[in-house]
Amino acid sequence: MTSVLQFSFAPVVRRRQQPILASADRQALFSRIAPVYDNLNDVLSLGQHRIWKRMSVDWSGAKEGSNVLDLCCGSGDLAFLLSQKVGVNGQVTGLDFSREQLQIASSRQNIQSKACYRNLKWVEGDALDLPFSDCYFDAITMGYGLRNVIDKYKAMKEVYRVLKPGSKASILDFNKSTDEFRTSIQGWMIDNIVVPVAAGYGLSKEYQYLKSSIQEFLTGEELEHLALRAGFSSAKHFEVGGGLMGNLVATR
Ligand SMILES: C/C(=C\Cc1cc(O)c2ccccc2c1O)CCC[C@H](C)CCC[C@H](C)CCCC(C)C
Ligand SMILES: C[S@@+](CC[C@H](N)C(=O)[O-])C[C@H]1O[C@@H](n2cnc3c(N)ncnc32)[C@H](O)[C@@H]1O
Repeated sequence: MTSVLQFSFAPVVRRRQQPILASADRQALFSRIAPVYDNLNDVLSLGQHRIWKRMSVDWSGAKEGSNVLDLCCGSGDLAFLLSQKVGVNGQVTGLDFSREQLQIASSRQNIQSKACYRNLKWVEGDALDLPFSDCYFDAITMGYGLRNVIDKYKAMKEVYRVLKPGSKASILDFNKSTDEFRTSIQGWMIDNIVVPVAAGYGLSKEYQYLKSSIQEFLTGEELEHLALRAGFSSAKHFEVGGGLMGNLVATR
């Protein structure tokens, strides 16, 4: 008698992890911290973040005359670096969904009278639904943005879509280290320096989010896989700042 083996493959239901903070709450958070964001970055990183941002812009491959995007531009740090890199014949678009952050960026543009800054424009929009055509940009930077969007794959797909073939995306963020010692150092600094200093501005909860957002983030290797899954032909994650930060360079 033949026995018929019956298999029923119950669908593997992956419980989607709920983001630690809804998108609207992240938008509100960055709007609240906008007035002190730049100063706290300088104080809390002892100015080092400017070195990491300069490296990220260099890794983007942006050059004289390029048409480039600074995604999740905030107060515009990377956009201003890109503006100097691409010059008066280039074009820099800074996109963010926080109007308050963009207002800071725009006021900084008006205060600093660099000729190249005429190549800058600011767009209020969502990184998960970019208002640009396919294959539009020669380079894209995303400084401390990917960790803050609620759908990292969707963001990477959008970056891929609007990037020209052969061009690069350079994505700077905190490094979610696999090294327990580094993770503990990073966490200790946030708990014992960053949050207490931010508490002085009534922003302790906003900067506590920093730690949980890093815990929710992806490791360097996972970021490389995410980029390849989104369609990029190559992706490499470089640790900077003693492993506290990391920069993903993905080529379309
Ligand atoms: C520019 C930096 C962080 C930007 C940033 C990103 C976020 O996702 C936030 C979320 C909520 C609030 C604020 C931010 C935010 O500012 C990196 C430097 C600034 C950091 C706030 C300081 C981090 C300190 C490091 C753990 C250790 C720095 C070591 C340095 C060599 C002294
Ligand atoms: C930590 S700030 C980074 C700002 C700037 N790139 C820098 O390096 O200082 C993160 C920025 O991402 C923006 N952001 C987060 N999610 C976004 C989304 N879905 N669309 C557009 N901007 C977003 C926030 O408003 C905030 O200005």
